[in-house]
Order: sequence, then structure tokens, then C-alpha cells
Amino acid sequence: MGIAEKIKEIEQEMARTQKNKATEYHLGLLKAKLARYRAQLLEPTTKSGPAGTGFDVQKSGDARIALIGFPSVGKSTLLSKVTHTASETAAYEFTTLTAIPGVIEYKGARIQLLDLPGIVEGASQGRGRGRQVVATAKTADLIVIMLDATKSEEHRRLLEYELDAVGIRLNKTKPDVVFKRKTTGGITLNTTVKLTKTDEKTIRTILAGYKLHNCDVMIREDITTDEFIDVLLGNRKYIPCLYVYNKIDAISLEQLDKLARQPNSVVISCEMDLNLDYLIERMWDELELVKVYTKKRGAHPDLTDPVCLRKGATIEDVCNGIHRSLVTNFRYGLVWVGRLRRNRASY
Ligand SMILES: Nc1nc2c(ncn2[C@@H]2O[C@H](COP(=O)(O)OP(=O)(O)OP(=O)(O)O)[C@@H](O)[C@H]2O)c(=O)[nH]1
Ligand SMILES: [K+]
Ligand SMILES: [Mg+2]
Repeated sequence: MGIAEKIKEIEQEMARTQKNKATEYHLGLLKAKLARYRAQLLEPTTKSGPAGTGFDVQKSGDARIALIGFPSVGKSTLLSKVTHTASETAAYEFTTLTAIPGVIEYKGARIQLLDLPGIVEGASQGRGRGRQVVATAKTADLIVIMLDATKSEEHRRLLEYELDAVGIRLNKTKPDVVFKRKTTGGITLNTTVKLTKTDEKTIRTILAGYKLHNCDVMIREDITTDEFIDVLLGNRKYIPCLYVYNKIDAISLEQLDKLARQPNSVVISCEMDLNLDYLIERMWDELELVKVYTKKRGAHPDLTDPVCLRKGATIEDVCNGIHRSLVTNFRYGLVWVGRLRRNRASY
């Protein structure tokens, strides 16, 4: 049996199993097993080219946004509208066959927008382009899930599933759990909050399932069993996501209103140029870029040429943003903080 079939089997068993206190333990075991198989899926399998790696497009600019969606939702149309790059668009599916980078210039930042081939259900398990698309999504600072407003709402869930399967966690923060492996001493499990979504027994079962018999675990958040497995596997990517509904020119006002009210969602029409400026503004907000201006002693700062960095950037990142060699000779810096964005940069 291949890994894909094993995964399917476990998923079916999980679906069959009723969720209650008595089955929590069993479900925990299944989840651990499932996560292990999925991890295997991502490992290179053959000598002929590494499986699970993305398209070979250089990251450039201050941040990368990946366009993920079913075929023909209008990804290439969007790229052609908001960047100077033209990507082929057509009414047939799978028009785009590789990653096409374009650049959005906005508020002094250069943001790379990656047009990607459309994906369908099962992309994360396949060996072909779908796998490459989801692997590329993993390298993005923001994922735009693009949807056709005229099509089924189900598409959104299917795409989320495919991204989840390769370890991408959308619009989530890393669980607040400290996990340390040791060589002896058994398991020390501490919690600072009451666990309502999982319990100690399940946690211990999962640790045993991973043959982790010596470790320190400190749980500081009311996590789920899945989130605990994420911590153990450690290779999860926590990436912000915007849901973009295109082709609103083809739906009723009533439908439009419903879509627009969903969290993290933007409604647009590429064809009729509706809401595209607002989309760029929202993408910029989601990236939480911080602009750093450099200043010579006794002079005003140069406001024309900022160094753009992601939220959480350090002084070292600023140095590296200016020149690779700067950080080795760097002794101290003076920092003035202007208007802070929603989430502040830490220095
Ligand atoms: N009605 C309407 N049609 C649109 C809109 N945007 C794009 N389209 C049409 O949708 C079709 C597919 O557009 P593409 O940009 O090729 O879609 P894609 O997502 O890149 O497709 P693949 O590369 O095949 O995955 C084309 O016929 C476009 O003209 C829109 O806002 N409204
Ligand atoms: K198309
Ligand atoms: Mg395309």
C-alpha cells in the first residue's frame, strides 16, 4: 500500500470514529500516525529530482505573495493587472504551467507576486505540478487563496486542506509550547493553563507514539491535539492568508455581500477593475512590512529609499538589508520609532 492510500485509510477511520472522551485517546494515536505519513510524503522519494520542492524562482524584493487557486479563477489575469508582467490568460484550465513572478510596487516596497499553475484536489499527494505548487506556497510571506465567486464555496475548504497537508497553517500563530528533547530523565509535562481541547493522557500517548521517552514539555496555551503534533514535528509554516473572490461582476449583490463579510476576505473583479487597489492595500497590511529609513549624523533621514522588512525584524536584518558586510563591523545604532503599525516591530 502506498502512503497516499494509508493516509486515506486513516482519514476514513477517523471519520468513522465518533468524537468523545472515550475515543480521544484512539483519535490521538491516529492523528500522530497521519502526521507521520504526511511528513513522509514530503520527503524526497526518488533520485530523479527532489519531490516536494517548489518552482525554481528566486525570491526577490521585500516579500513574496503566492497565488493559490483552482484553474481558471483568474490568477494570471490578476498578475497581469497589478504588475508589469504579463502572464498568459485563457478560458481553458491549466493555462499557466509554471511559476511566473511579477512585482507590485507599493508604498516604497517591492513585493513579489507569484502566479502559479492552478491546483485541484489531491495536489499535495500527487507527484507532479500540484505538489510543486503547494511546496512553493510554503516559501511565501502571504498566501492569497483565489476563488471564483461564481463557483462552489467548497473550493475554499479543499484548498485549505491541500495546504494543511504540507504543513502550512493559515492565519494561525505558532502554539505556545516549549518542547525540549533530553537523553534521560523521562517525561516532564507542565501546563500553565487548563487544557480543554486535549488532555495529559493524549499528550503522553502521542509522545510515546513518537518514541519520545525523555523530554520536557511546557504547555502555555489551551492547544488542541493537532497543535501539539505540530509542535513535535516542528516543520510547520505559519503563514497569513487572504481569501480573494474574483469575478464578482458575475454574481448578485446579495451573494457579493455574503462573501465580502467573511473574515480575511476581499472581493474583486479583475475584468472590471473592481477593488484591485483595495486588494493591494490589504495585501500590504497583511505582510506587516516595516519601513526603516537610514540617517547620517546631523542630517535628515533619507525618506526616499527605505529598507523594508517583515514584522519582528532585528537590527541585524536592517544591516543585512543595506549590505552583507555591515553587520560584522556594526557596534551600535540609534533607533527612532515613528507611527507603529498594528503589530509593532521589535528591536
Ligand atoms: N467574468 C470574469 N471573468 C474573469 C475575471 N478575471 C478573469 N476572468 C476570466 O477567467 C478566465 C481564466 O483566467 P486566467 O487568468 O487564465 O485564470 P488562471 O487562474 O490563471 O487559470 P490557470 O492558469 O489555468 O490556472 C479567463 O477567460 C479570464 O478572462 C473576472 O473578474 N470576471
Ligand atoms: K485559465
Ligand atoms: Mg494562469
